[in-house]
Amino acid sequence: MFLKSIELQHYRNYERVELQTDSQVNIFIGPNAQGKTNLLEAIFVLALSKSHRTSKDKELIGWQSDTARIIGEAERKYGTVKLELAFSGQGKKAKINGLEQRKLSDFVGTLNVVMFAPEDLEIVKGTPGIRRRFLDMEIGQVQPGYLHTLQQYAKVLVQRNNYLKSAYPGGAQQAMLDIWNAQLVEYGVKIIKKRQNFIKRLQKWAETIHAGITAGTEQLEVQYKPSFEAAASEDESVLFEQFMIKLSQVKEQELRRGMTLAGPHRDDLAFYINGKEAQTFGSQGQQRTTALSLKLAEIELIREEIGEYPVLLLDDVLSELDRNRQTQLIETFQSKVQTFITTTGLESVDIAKLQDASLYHVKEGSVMR
Ligand SMILES: Nc1ncnc2c1ncn2[C@@H]1O[C@H](COP(=O)(O)OP(=O)(O)OP(=O)(O)O)[C@@H](O)[C@H]1O
Repeated sequence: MFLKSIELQHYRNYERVELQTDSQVNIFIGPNAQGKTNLLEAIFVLALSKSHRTSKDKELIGWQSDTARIIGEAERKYGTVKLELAFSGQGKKAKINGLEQRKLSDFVGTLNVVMFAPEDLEIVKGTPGIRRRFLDMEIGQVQPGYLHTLQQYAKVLVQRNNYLKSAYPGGAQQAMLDIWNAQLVEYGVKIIKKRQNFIKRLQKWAETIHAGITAGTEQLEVQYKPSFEAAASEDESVLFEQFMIKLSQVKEQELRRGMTLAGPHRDDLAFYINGKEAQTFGSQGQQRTTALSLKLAEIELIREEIGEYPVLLLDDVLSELDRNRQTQLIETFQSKVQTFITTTGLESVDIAKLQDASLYHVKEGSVMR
């Protein structure tokens, strides 16, 4: 997949800009706060219809305007597609080849991207909630049905928590608890199963990619840490039983605290480099490389799913990697994945290793190739 051009109208600090992005590697260079990230963000928004930085679409509209527009041409295996996304006070409108899409979900996924930004370091360093969000977003991108199951689980969880709170201190009726448990376990098992499968596939690619970036010096292992001992069995009834047993074990505690203490909403992930946990023992560079390997593994998972490589967006990350890691990264992907990179300077980038690259200077909302 290839993004051939992008046009922005009243998008953040861009009044109007039109770029031909026909190179395999496209580098946006400029000082801080000029609009480099805004450009990558616009490409991300064109793919997913929402920003990675904000949930408020209004922030994407230029301060002097009340409508913003992103237009792009994507080359897919089956032909060229024109994508258009407009934001206004009334919401957003999406068009594919000039035809307005009634459902945004029909638009999302026409262009596929993987973004790696400095804040992704939190996947390794941050709280379990951040890792669950990473997991859910990644699985959701390749299996749309997953997000629906998550929503159903979240709904049951709220209702079950309300019941646990109201039952205290009078004690809960077992019959009522049984009803909530059955629903929680039904959706919970589906989520755990999907997460187990996804992590298995993610592990395979992340390990290979991480070994590549570190020239074989580091072995990365991704481990699923469910909130109870969940068997990696093909048979869902085993998981079902284990979840039920766990709920009966924590019942008194749940009633005391008025909340559900077991289930996928308390899952976590752990990363090991050469057998040592990366969150605790990894250096900043190792943690960053781990997060990067996970994101790059997603590239391969998307390709497995849709038969084409997505576009890669690297926001301000090259300077954070040492030369060797940078070179390995570029050599691994530049021939097969179209990449957009932002940087404040080229000193840290090994230009000699780049093939078919274009440089764009970004200054105060204007771009010069
Ligand atoms: N809705 C908006 N309308 C106009 N300008 C905006 C809007 N939102 C953000 N900006 C401006 O965009 C600029 C930030 O751009 P961006 O985040 O792309 O910077 P950058 O070039 O990536 O910088 P850095 O190297 O620091 O990451 C800021 O000057 C900010 O004031």
